[in-house]
Amino acid sequence: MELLKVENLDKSFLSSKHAKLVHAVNQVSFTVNSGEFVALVGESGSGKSTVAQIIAGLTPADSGAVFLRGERAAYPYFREYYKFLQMVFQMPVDSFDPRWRIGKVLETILKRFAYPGNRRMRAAELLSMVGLPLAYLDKFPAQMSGGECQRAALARALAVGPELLICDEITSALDVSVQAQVIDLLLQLKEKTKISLLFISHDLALVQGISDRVLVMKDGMIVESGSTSEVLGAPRTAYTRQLIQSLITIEDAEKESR
Ligand SMILES: Nc1ncnc2c1ncn2[C@@H]1O[C@H](COP(=O)(O)OP(=O)(O)OP(=O)(O)O)[C@@H](O)[C@H]1O
Repeated sequence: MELLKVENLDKSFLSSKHAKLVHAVNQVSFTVNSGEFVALVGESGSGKSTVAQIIAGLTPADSGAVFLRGERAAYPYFREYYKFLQMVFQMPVDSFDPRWRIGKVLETILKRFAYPGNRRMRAAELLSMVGLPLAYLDKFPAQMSGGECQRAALARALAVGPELLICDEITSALDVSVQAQVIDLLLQLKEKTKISLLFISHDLALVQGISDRVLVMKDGMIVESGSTSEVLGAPRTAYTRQLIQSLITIEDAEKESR
């Protein structure tokens, strides 16, 4: 089933630095099916985050359309849409109010979205789903590591019971070993739930391990798409080959430094 469809999205910004119009998103169209993990990759500035923000209803497109479960979602979004989709961002600590304990954050979301059961118990279950001990209900964001905060951010997103999760560079602020743990967690979610994922990253190594399908973005456009093995195994464009090559170069450098 088609959970998300975006059609001919366009978005430009007036760049104050260069006093010119930047065409950040240019005729972007794609779909995400139920249970599918789709990666959106591309170098910095290629337009990935802008696409994510449009889909999440955080910014309007200049033109084009977003369909959630077949229904056209107009900006600004109704709260109902956030029952369907949730987004997790790059900087985990910044996404929390520093004055709120994690338990309060989770219970407040559960209340806002009318969770019918015991909210404290559900908050504890959510922490366990993301591999955090119960005691973290009483922690403030500043008392947690970046990786723990990102797990808590995932718990907060999952509290709503979304069908689609959009993760925008959620591992790029984390150490490599912690990155692997977060990816593992997403893979466990894939196994245990029917959640769909739009995973935005510039890191092809991570994408390789997690996604069913890859969309490659360059200068605001999707220049290549296909199954992960097709796109990464037999890239059709020079740009994708270049992204893969830079990954291989980084891996080689890491091997040498070990
Ligand atoms: N609010 C804004 N005002 C002006 N220009 C913007 C704005 N947001 C994005 N841009 C520009 O739009 C283009 C696409 O940016 P975007 O953040 O979507 O790319 P990205 O692929 O997500 O890059 P990164 O991985 O570095 O976040 C860039 O040229 C960026 O400078």
